[in-house]
Amino acid sequence: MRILLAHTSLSGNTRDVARAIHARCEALGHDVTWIDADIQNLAQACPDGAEHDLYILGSWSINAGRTPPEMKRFIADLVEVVGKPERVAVFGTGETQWGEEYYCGAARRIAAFFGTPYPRLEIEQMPHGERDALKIQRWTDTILACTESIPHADLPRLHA
Ligand SMILES: Cc1cc2nc3c(=O)[nH]c(=O)nc-3n(C[C@H](O)[C@H](O)[C@H](O)COP(=O)(O)O)c2cc1C
Repeated sequence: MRILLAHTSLSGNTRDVARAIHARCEALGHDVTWIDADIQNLAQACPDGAEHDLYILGSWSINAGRTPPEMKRFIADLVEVVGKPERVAVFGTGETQWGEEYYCGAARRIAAFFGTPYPRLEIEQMPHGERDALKIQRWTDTILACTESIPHADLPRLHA
């Protein structure tokens, strides 16, 4: 599959999770467009068109569980170009010390915005050890399996 993997990260936690997801997708033979939304916009990253089979979006959370402006801007660009895709999987990092109700609030908000049926992945701060590595790997495998099980009738016909 062609997968778009976009993230925002202030201090590197979300980028670490994104890297692990990226590595797993590539190890399973998928073609991943990697986007650091803090420094790249959609047009720069996808000059030949933004349609992908699966969109994976990852964000840290700011200010009472809100979405950082860089990810908001990226999502606005994405929706303008491809609409609200059905196949959006969301992950995030956060800290429970900001309040349980705000924990990973950006990931929750983004998932709600897209109305995604995929499970969310939430990691406290940075991925720690074998337990989080396994959690990220299992989540990645789950969203890939979900995507492959959705009928592909409306997938873009850009590739075989
Ligand atoms: C100003 C500020 C506000 C934050 N607010 C929240 C919050 O509301 N909810 C949350 O889960 N984490 C919050 N955090 C914690 C970060 O989301 C968390 O440390 C995250 O892992 C940072 O990811 P990054 O290293 O990719 O930037 C906040 C951090 C900062 C600096």
